[in-house]
Amino acid sequence: MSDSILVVNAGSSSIKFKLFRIADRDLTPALSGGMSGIGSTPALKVRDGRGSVLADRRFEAGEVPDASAAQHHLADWLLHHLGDAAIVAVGHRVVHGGPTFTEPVRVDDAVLRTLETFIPLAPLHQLGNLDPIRVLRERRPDLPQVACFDTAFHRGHPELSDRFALPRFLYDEGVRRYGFHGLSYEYVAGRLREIDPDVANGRVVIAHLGSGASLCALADGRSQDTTMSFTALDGLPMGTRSGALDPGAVLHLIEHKGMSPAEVGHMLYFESGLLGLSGISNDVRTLLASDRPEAAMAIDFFCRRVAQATAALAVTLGGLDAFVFTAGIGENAPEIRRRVIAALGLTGLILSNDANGSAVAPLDGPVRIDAPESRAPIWVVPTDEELMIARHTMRLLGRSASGTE
Ligand SMILES: Nc1ncnc2c1ncn2[C@@H]1O[C@H](COP(=O)(O)OP(=O)(O)O)[C@@H](O)[C@H]1O
Ligand SMILES: CC(=O)OP(=O)(O)O
Ligand SMILES: [Mg+2]
Repeated sequence: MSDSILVVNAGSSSIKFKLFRIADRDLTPALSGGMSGIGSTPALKVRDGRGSVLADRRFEAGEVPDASAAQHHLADWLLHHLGDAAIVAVGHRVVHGGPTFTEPVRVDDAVLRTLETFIPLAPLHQLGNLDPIRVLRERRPDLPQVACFDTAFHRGHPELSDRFALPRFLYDEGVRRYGFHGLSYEYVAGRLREIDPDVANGRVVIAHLGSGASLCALADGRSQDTTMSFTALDGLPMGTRSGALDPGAVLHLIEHKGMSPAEVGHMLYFESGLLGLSGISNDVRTLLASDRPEAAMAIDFFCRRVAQATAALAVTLGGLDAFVFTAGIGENAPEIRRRVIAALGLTGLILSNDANGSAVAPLDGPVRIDAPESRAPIWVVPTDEELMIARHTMRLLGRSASGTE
């Protein structure tokens, strides 16, 4: 087997991986898969580069009780099926790079220690991201590992987008609007440059709508502002996260309802958002299929917030030359796209109902979904955080890559 790069995207309830074969200067996906439902309904799924299923195995909750058990199952599967000789480097998605890391970095002990100090800034993600790096360093200290950050793409923000209206010393201590989903935005911005260079030079809002959701305002392909900020809680309502909230409500829960900070944190990260609003589900598919009024209200709330935040970002940019949907909801839910664009009437964006209705996964590539009379293009661009990570990893290894889709 030729040289390969393994990409790991480890979260709290799932670990995803993708293996890219390096051929000349190209990165070709050879395997992808992961373990989902850790601790509840664990399932290991692996597909080859053409999408054929190589593994589809369910486990009892007790067999894969936590992320570390999931890592061992995955490592066993990988070692058994390919041997580790061909893997020349591992690239990891690490959600928080703090104020220090403005680009991907090769991990050594000092880097790992610094990244551990950011765990409190991203409690839902960072620990799970760092665990596999630590385990691999113990097993294979010689194997190059690269950390690629969700925050790095936003580090060139103008100061105005980077601050809260809080006392100045807090900014110096790192209380800043970092922003997340940067690997996804970087990938989508690069794709946009290939498919619509004029638009990519202009003022674009990208909506990354997945289980975590945020928007990014770009000018000439660079992030100018984004809805997530200090943590991945800010901005849009998400599957189970609240999004932006009056800080007075948080104080109220602590001071007058006697909740501990940990209880409030759990509520804001795991019991709020679409799940909290509907009382039914965090999954947009379930809510769209439900005829209960609470489900409809949660969807209305989500779409209105996406539209409102888009208008705010258009103010940052001084106009809007294109709008782009991506990630699980953005790539798969025509009904959500329809409602978001309908709520953005003041921008003059108009959907083509046919193009919108037929743009559902698996998409071969970007699809343009605006009507001829729309004032600006609307695109659906499937994201690929893993390919972005593989490219960064190649670059840090001193090889250059183009990458096939
Ligand atoms: N066909 C679909 N219709 C509506 N929503 C969908 C569909 N498929 C996936 N989703 C939504 O996408 C979300 C997951 O998005 P994804 O980008 O894969 O998230 P993550 O990588 O953060 O887990 C799910 O929570 C679900 O609500
Ligand atoms: C940063 C973040 O929210 O990531 P995800 O959408 O993968 O949860
Ligand atoms: Mg995601």
